[in-house]
Amino acid sequence: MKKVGIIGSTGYVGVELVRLLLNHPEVKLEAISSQSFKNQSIDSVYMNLKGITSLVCEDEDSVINKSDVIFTALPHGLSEKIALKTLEQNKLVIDLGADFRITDENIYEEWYGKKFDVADIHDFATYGLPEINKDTIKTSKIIANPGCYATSIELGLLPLVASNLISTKDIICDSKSGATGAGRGLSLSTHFTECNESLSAYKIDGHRHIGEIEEVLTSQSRDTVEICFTPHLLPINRGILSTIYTKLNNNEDLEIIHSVYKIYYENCPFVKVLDLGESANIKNIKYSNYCHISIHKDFRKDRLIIISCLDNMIKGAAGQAIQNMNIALGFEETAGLNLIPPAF
Ligand SMILES: NC(=O)C1=CN([C@@H]2O[C@H](COP(=O)(O)OP(=O)(O)OC[C@H]3O[C@@H](n4cnc5c(N)ncnc54)[C@H](OP(=O)(O)O)[C@@H]3O)[C@@H](O)[C@H]2O)C=CC1
Ligand SMILES: CC(=O)N[C@@H](CCC(=O)OP(=O)(O)O)C(=O)O
Repeated sequence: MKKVGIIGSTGYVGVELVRLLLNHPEVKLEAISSQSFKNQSIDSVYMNLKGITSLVCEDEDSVINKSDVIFTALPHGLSEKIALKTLEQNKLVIDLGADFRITDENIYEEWYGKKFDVADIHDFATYGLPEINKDTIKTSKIIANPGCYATSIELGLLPLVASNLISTKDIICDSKSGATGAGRGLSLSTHFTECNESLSAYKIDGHRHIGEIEEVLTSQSRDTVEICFTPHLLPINRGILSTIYTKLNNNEDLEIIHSVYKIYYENCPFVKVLDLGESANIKNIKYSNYCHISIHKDFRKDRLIIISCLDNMIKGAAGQAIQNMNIALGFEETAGLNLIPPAF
């Protein structure tokens, strides 16, 4: 049985990885790390784990040494140094942060304000969106797990850009995320009284996921893709709903577009294209690794409207990371991820 470890296990993504990996049939969760809670057991930090695991938080090097596969769930900018060590030991690292997602250093600098810290290891990294990169995920030693908003928007648009059906510079992405998207750290914007009973837009003049989304979609398209993206904070714990407005080049019928989506995703176990007339919503994907996509048309115009929904903690983070691990290690793609969303 492969041994896996988590660096940054006490954050929201880290503890979701703990929960899912403890249930995985093919791997053993061997070691976890934390700086703030070093030498403390994870069930004293997260009481939902009482009686289930009492793994103790160690330092990062112990996790690397004890594990075959290392998940990093850290704030931005801390994973390159870890990947340097895992590469030296010929081990697989799956990074949940954004350190390796963008491959073009100029685009990275535009959105993160700096060059890569350890540039020469970026050639070993693969963007871990299984729906487009399954073959390279199988052979890579560094897997860059996509961003949560990025996953919902990319899955919503991929069939269209790959088939040259839309105007690639006229795309509006309006996304709403639950508060776990902001992580466990305290902040005024996710303070209960600030976000409860409200809905607010943020980073309206440019969110860092734009660079990631445009680079990935452009790589799958004949033309350069440019998006306008506005994220919003929803007063719920988990889930992302992206409403995407696009313009069809030739005003094709909705049935044709729908069949393009069905064919594109026919071998993708976690992407569900809803029937025409149905509308994707957060309730139906929560606690699962599914992404639901529904396709609509403004009946008076040639606007195509796509709704893409996923759980930011699962398909947007921990679940997708495990899906990537499954592919890289040759397990069933769905192993440990057969999570049926509750009906309510
Ligand atoms: N939340 C989400 O929906 C998603 C998040 N992500 C990405 O996943 C990563 C983790 O996010 P999330 O779990 O939300 O964040 P949290 O703030 O909840 O957790 C951050 C984790 O990093 C650790 N940490 C913080 N500072 C340091 C440091 N200087 N050195 C070592 N460890 C540190 C913390 O551990 P401790 O204090 O115990 O040391 C904690 O375990 C981020 O890169 C984020 O962008 C990706 C997709 C979705
Ligand atoms: C609500 C909220 O704050 N969401 C986060 C989502 C991004 C995130 O958490 O990280 P990834 O880039 O790794 O997906 C944000 O907008 O920064």
